[in-house]
Amino acid sequence: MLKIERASVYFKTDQGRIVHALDQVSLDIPEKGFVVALGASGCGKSTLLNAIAGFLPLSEGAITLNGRSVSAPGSDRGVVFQKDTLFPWKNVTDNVALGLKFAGVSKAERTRRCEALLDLVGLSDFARAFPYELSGGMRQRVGIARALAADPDTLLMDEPFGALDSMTREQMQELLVTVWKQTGKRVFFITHSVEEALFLGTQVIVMSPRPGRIVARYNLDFVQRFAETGDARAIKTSSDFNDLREDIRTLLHGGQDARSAAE
Ligand SMILES: Nc1ncnc2c1ncn2[C@@H]1O[C@H](COP(=O)(O)OP(=O)(O)OP(=O)(O)O)[C@@H](O)[C@H]1O
Repeated sequence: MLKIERASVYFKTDQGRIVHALDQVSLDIPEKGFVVALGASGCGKSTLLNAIAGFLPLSEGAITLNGRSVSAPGSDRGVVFQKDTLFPWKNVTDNVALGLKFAGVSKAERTRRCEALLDLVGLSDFARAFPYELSGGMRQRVGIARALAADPDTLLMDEPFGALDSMTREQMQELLVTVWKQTGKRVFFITHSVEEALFLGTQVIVMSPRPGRIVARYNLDFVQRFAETGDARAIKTSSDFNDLREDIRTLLHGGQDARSAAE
């Protein structure tokens, strides 16, 4: 279990002002769970993800992964950002394998794992290509493969498809469901798209404007339905999907009244 217990974060700005970014957030993400966070810009989503990644300390509260306290980055958590962070001078295989090389994994094992991961993300034919030769979607596929290279327990994804065109974005969502199903990873995913959240999440959390707290939680089975049927269009045009999308849009745009009603 990934357990976040009453997590709060206060930042001190360069001018000495205190910014209360995250307020008493509690969340359990079970094994194979796929939790998606939605909320207005600045509500603390990335702060929460960065705390889970071990990039920044909590001011209050605790995060544990399978009983161990999270206080620094570790190979049990793989991270994918909106902007790809690939090394332009390294080819796809070397980008995916870099962390493994630092970890002392043998060349033969690195090659074996890279081949399997590139197959998983549909990039087997691009193993020797350089990042400049790839589209935005392909670069994010490399990012996903790289995040999976050390076989982490949990994938942390901060708006990974936010910069992609809508058709590529839908393809990437479907690819991610396949990756998630095949690897059984736990996922924490941030997006601004209500549709993306509903399609991917086994649980969607909605956060309030700063200080960020969770104001609504929805347990969903759209992603399971997609995994079983492969028919994304049928799911995204279904009445229960559309009704929920409108409810959440109202919650996000409806101000304090709607948020209170959801609690
Ligand atoms: N290092 C920092 N120092 C001071 N304030 C910070 C720092 N990092 C984040 N903040 C502030 O904390 C709040 C939450 O930021 P965060 O990036 O977590 O929001 P977000 O929900 O991910 O936003 P977006 O959707 O725009 O990416 C914001 O008001 C931001 O300005």
